[in-house]
Amino acid sequence: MRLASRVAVLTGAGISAESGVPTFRASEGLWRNFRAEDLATAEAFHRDPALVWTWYNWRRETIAACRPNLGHYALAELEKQKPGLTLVTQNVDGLHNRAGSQRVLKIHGDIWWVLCLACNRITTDLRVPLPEIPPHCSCGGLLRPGVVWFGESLPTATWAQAEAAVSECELLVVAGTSSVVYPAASLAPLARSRGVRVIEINTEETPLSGAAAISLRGPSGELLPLLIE
Ligand SMILES: CC(C)NC(=O)[C@H](Cc1c[nH]c2ccccc12)NC(=O)[C@H](CCCC/N=C(/NCCC(=O)O)S[C@H]1O[C@H](COP(=O)(O)OP(=O)(O)OC[C@H]2O[C@@H](n3cnc4c(N)ncnc43)[C@H](O)[C@@H]2O)[C@@H](O)[C@H]1O)NC(=O)OCc1ccccc1
Ligand SMILES: [Zn+2]
Repeated sequence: MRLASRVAVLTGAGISAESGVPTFRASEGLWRNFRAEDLATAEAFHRDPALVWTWYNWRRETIAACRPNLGHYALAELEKQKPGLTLVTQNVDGLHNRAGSQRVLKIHGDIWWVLCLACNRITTDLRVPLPEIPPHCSCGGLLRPGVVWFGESLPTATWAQAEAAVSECELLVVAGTSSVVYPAASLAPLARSRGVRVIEINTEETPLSGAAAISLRGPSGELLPLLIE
């Protein structure tokens, strides 16, 4: 399928579902019956950093045992074919990078990054399992996961690049997201307001489906490879 040259892609948890990474909304997305919105907040962390870290450690162990799927690899290949392609992801699992994608805008951060609350250093920590819960920095400070929690603003520069990419492209592909978490869910409407064609790929209907030029119903691991020339 001949695609536009300036393409942007927005992904969510659904693109990693076929790799075995639990999504947020699906039933198995729950951990010990906590909703993500209950644990992925600064309040929850200050209340009980060990509980929140136990959850992130569980997710890191789960993700470490997973491999990118054909959907991730298709987007890495598309990046090679389309130098102008920008990949914006809500996922913190790092699977796009593991599939070979170079230009990934991680608007919600990365579960393999840790931030020290004392010296403010951000480092990559791939230890699975974490030897200490909660983990501490070499300066002795308490570490927090390098992700954007609910109620926190997204990284300014990364978000500005994401808004620019979806505004200036000819085609936006939105794959595996329920389009309910903001401000990420404002990207497709922004693109449409600039006359950009939006293709949605999802196994289910979402609030975006009616507004997309095409809404393809099926698993992204099967449909994204069809985008490759
Ligand atoms: C729940 C929601 C209503 N709440 C929000 O949106 C909130 C509040 C809010 C702000 N503005 C609003 C406007 C309206 C309403 C609410 C708000 N937003 C925030 O708090 C944001 C921060 C949001 C980011 C939170 N962090 C995440 N993740 C990192 C952490 C972590 O991961 O631990 S969000 C997290 O949840 C979201 C989950 O959504 P999806 O990825 O779409 O996954 P989901 O499971 O929902 O859906 C999966 C989809 O895939 C499909 N699927 C499944 N399998 C497949 C398959 N095989 N193939 C294809 N599709 C598939 C399914 O059908 C489904 O549609 C992702 O974004 C993910 O990153 N911050 C902020 O607003 O700060 C304020 C502010 C502003 C300025 C200055 C200071 C402060
Ligand atoms: Zn430190």
